[in-house]
Amino acid sequence: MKFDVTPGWLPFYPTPSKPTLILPQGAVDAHCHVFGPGARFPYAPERKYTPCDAPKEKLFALRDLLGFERNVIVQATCHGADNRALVDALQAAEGRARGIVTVKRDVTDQELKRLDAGGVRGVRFNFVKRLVDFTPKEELMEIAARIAPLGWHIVVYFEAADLAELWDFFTRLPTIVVVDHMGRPDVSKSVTGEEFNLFIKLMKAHPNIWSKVSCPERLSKTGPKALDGEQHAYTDVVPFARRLIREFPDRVLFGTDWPHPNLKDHMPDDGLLVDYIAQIAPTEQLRKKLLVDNPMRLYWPEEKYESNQK
Ligand SMILES: O=C(O)/C=C(\CC(=O)C(=O)O)C(=O)O
Repeated sequence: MKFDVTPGWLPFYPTPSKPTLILPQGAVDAHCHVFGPGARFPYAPERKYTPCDAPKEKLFALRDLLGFERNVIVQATCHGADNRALVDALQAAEGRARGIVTVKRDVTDQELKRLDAGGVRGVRFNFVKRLVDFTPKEELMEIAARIAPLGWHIVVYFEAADLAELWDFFTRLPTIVVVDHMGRPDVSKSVTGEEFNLFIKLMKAHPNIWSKVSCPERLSKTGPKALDGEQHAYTDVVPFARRLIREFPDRVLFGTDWPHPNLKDHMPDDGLLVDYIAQIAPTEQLRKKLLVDNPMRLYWPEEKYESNQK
């Protein structure tokens, strides 16, 4: 079967640059995707967009170029609850990748065990209205109760404007909860304004809630270069990520979000995205927590990773 890429979306950056920033040894890219290839792993009939094929070989080549050692591959809505492309990538990664899947309430215990054995460590609940149809919260709560005994966690994706409505649901979840892309703040608002303060309040009140400080390219209004023409990327997003890293250094993760589906205005050079990390985590110690200690604790706890910089 042949799928046409959704018109208007840009393909991923073909020739990413080698970052200037040298990542700490053992760095984890904690948010990325594999898509297809569609001929082998068809996209979901209910999808809201058709991405470019972004196969595992390309992801692993990018990992090596950028200086990461491991990946966390996150199921995106275009593959629905069919996790085959993701599981195939985990297998090929030979222990250097973990996965976050999407499951429905009718998933069997046997399937959950199989996914766990394959390297899956969590489920994703997506509340972004342009990406998914509504799933009743009771169903999601049932899934949460089923995956908690496996030691898995829950990744949530939502828009900042919806946080107040989702608050009760999030705070009742029985596992660690990892928020995608800082809860998608509107970065034209103040970093100490009402909207972002609500997200900070959520994290302060609930030590089981973590945040990815990912996706400046999605959140930025100024784009990859600062308005003053300096070579700093996504400067309008920096204060938001810095605040989270400063206030919760042990509960933050970074991911490239490769291959950046659904972007129309510009496609980031992944090398520049890695250089962006130096702006949001300006010391080696913060970068080690963000890129190594925190993801290792969450995704490879059996390695009993201990920071020697604590
Ligand atoms: O890649 C991301 O994290 C963000 C996406 C796509 C996505 O998450 C999905 O389809 O599930 C987006 O904002 O369009």
